[in-house]
This record gives sequence, C-alpha cells and structure tokens, in this order.
Amino acid sequence: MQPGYSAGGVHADPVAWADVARWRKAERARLIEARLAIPAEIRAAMAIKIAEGLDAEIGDVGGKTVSLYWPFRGEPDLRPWMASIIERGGRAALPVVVEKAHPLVFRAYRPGDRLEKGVWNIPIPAEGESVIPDVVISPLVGVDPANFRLGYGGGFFDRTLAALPKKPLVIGVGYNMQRIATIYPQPHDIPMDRIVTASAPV
Ligand SMILES: Nc1nc2c(c(=O)[nH]1)N(C=O)[C@@H](CNc1ccc(C(=O)N[C@@H](CCC(=O)O)C(=O)O)cc1)CN2
Ligand SMILES: Nc1ncnc2c1ncn2[C@@H]1O[C@H](COP(=O)(O)OP(=O)(O)OP(=O)(O)O)[C@@H](O)[C@H]1O
Repeated sequence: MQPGYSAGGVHADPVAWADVARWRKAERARLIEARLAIPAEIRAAMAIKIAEGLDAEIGDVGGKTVSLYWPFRGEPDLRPWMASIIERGGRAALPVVVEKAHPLVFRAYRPGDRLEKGVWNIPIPAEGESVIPDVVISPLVGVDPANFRLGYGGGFFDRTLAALPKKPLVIGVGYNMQRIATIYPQPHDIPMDRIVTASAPV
C-alpha cells in the first residue's frame, strides 16, 4: 500500500483529490488532442530521435528485458527500436491489463508473435511467459519537472511499480509539448527515473 492510502485505497485528502482528478481529466484530453494534431510524419521523425535518446540513456541493451508498449492515440511508435533490442541480444515485453485497478503484467514479445486484442483494444501478446522488466519505457500523456507522469487515468503504472519486487529503471517518453508545469502529484504517484522527449524539427 502507498502512503496516503487507508486499507481501502481511500485518498488521504479526498476533497483535494476530487479537484486534482477533475483537472487531470481535462488536461489529459487537451494533451492527447494536441498530440494527435501533430502530423504523423513529424511524430515519426520524433520517434526516431526518442529511440536515439533511449540508447544514450540505457547503453548496452544486451541481456536486458525492456518493456515497451503498442502505440495508440499518437504515442511515439518505438516498434522498430523494440525490434532492434532483440537484434542486440535483449528481450522485449509488452504490458497487459489483467484487470482494471490491478497492476499490469509484462509479457515477452518478439516481432511476429501472435497478438490479440486486450482491454481498450490495445494489442497484447496472445501467449508468452510473463517477465519482470529491467527497464520500463512508459508513454507519457504529460510530465512535470519532478518527473511525475500523467497517464490515461487507470493508475496502472503507479500500481505496477508499487507492486514489483525490484524497482526497474523507468523512462518516460513523449514529445516536448507534453512537458507541463505540474501534475499536482499525489501520494500514489511514483516519479520516473528519466525522461526522453523530442521536439518537432524546425
Ligand atoms: N500504448 C499503451 N499501452 C498501454 C498503456 C499505455 O499508456 N499506452 N497503459 C498504461 O497504463 C496500459 C493501459 N492503460 C490505459 C488506461 C486507461 C485507458 C482509458 O481509455 N481510460 C478511460 C478512462 C479511465 C478512467 O478515468 O477510469 C478513457 O480514457 O476513456 C486506456 C489505457 C497498458 N497498455
Ligand atoms: N498504488 C496504488 N494503490 C491504489 N490505488 C492507486 C495506486 N496508484 C494509483 N491508484 C489509483 O489509480 C487512479 C488513477 O490514478 P492517476 O490519475 O495517477 O492515473 P495515471 O497515472 O494517469 O494512469 P495510468 O498509469 O493508467 O496511465 C486513482 O484513483 C488512484 O488513486
């Protein structure tokens, strides 16, 4: 259990949380809309820069298990980089929503593996062992200067990081326009270790 929670998962200050939750919902919608308004070819160019930034942060991926994500709603498409991890002797994994309000599990994935539709129609590996990642790449909806992440509102990454036996290296990825002044961090929010963003070419 995270600080700020009672055994029932109730917020330390429910009145303040109600305001923050309302603000987050509007801010998510604004940021996702702004991201989708970026032309696809600009997003693709930024994804290449983000992949370079990830290599600079992680170094040798050989022997490491790196969890990524199947992109949706304009998230950077890092699938080519995911394939390159395997070519370099690492292992890739994708997050799977087992149940709402529960931690994610990570399932090993290699390009060509069979996918099926998971919750919210996000593709997930149809089979494959569950793995504990060394590095978690977390797609941002928003991020603040203290590395707190605004996500889609499911609380999945925070729950997952709180539940993992050993904390992985967590790297948030996105575009520069997703950097915001604050996400009004709450007791359950867990900051990321590093952030890699790219800006649109001029
Ligand atoms: N590409 C990708 N895959 C991912 C994640 C991600 O951020 N990106 N996730 C990272 O966690 C998990 C999925 N998380 C999600 C959480 C909420 C919603 C969503 O659509 N929620 C509802 C409202 C939620 C609420 O307020 O209760 C909605 O927006 O309509 C979608 C995905 C696992 N897979
Ligand atoms: N460790 C936790 N234990 C219990 N509840 C949690 C925990 N972490 C997050 N939550 C709950 O999850 C809900 C969503 O949290 P939040 O707004 O931070 O989501 P998010 O980080 O944007 O979403 P996501 O990680 O799915 O992209 C909140 O109601 C919060 O109380």
